[in-house]
Amino acid sequence: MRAFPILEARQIVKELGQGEGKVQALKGVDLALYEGEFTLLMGPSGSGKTTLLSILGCLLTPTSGTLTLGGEAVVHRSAEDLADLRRRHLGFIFQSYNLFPTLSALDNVRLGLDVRGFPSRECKERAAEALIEVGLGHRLKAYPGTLSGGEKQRVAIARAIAPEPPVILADEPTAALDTENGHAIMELLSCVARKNGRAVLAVTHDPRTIPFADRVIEIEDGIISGERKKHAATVIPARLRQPQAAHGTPAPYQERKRQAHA
Ligand SMILES: Nc1ncnc2c1ncn2[C@@H]1O[C@H](COP(=O)(O)OP(=O)(O)OP(=O)(O)O)[C@@H](O)[C@H]1O
Repeated sequence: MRAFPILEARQIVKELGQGEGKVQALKGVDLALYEGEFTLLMGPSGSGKTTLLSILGCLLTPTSGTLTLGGEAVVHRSAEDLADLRRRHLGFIFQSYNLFPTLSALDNVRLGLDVRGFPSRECKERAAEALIEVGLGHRLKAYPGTLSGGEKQRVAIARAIAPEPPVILADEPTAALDTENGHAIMELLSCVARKNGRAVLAVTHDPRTIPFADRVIEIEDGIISGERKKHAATVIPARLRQPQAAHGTPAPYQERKRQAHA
């Protein structure tokens, strides 16, 4: 049986625009994300993917419906509360990477930890650890301008996972990449979900990415129109495997650090 969902949206309705131009972009969406699962959200242009992702990311308030994140109700919160929820529960990955060009890969990742209030030394250690995790241990000091598209997206993934949020939301993470790099990024996101028990949701148009996902949710005209689940296990590359706690659940950062220094 599945665990409790980390994120759960129920009967989400969202109206956008005003007057004659008003549209119901979402018409009663139910969606739950579970730890350890990589889920794709697919649908035609204008079906409501971006609107739904924005609501799940606490960036847009639904017209009606409920959203819970880590057991906390999200709707009817102040802007500061929402920012706090985002910082504690969510990591974001964008199509265009959104890296600071004047900062090294390490500092791009470190900045996201700084703003969350992690102690300075821990920021550096965590940032380096996250970059190693995404296969960029050899490019810590590289600037975005010297990185390939795939490498930039890996830095963005490292930035999203470094604070260890339970939920990661990705908006078209492979849209700017060629097929090979796109597949590598999807494989990495699948590993990110499985390895540390995170829930990863990616919006994509690309059907070639389906084999990498545990679930595919289809949205059409503001309604969830279907869901497919995969049963075959994805193989996690050795370099991405990590020690697990004795009881089988992933060791959190502090515990991994303690084990490393023991
Ligand atoms: N600010 C807005 N005002 C009015 N209608 C809007 C607004 N933003 C989006 N819409 C409409 O809401 C619907 C859902 O849009 P949304 O951007 O969520 O779709 P999408 O599936 O992400 O599309 P795409 O794949 O093209 O990015 C569409 O009909 C769109 O035209």
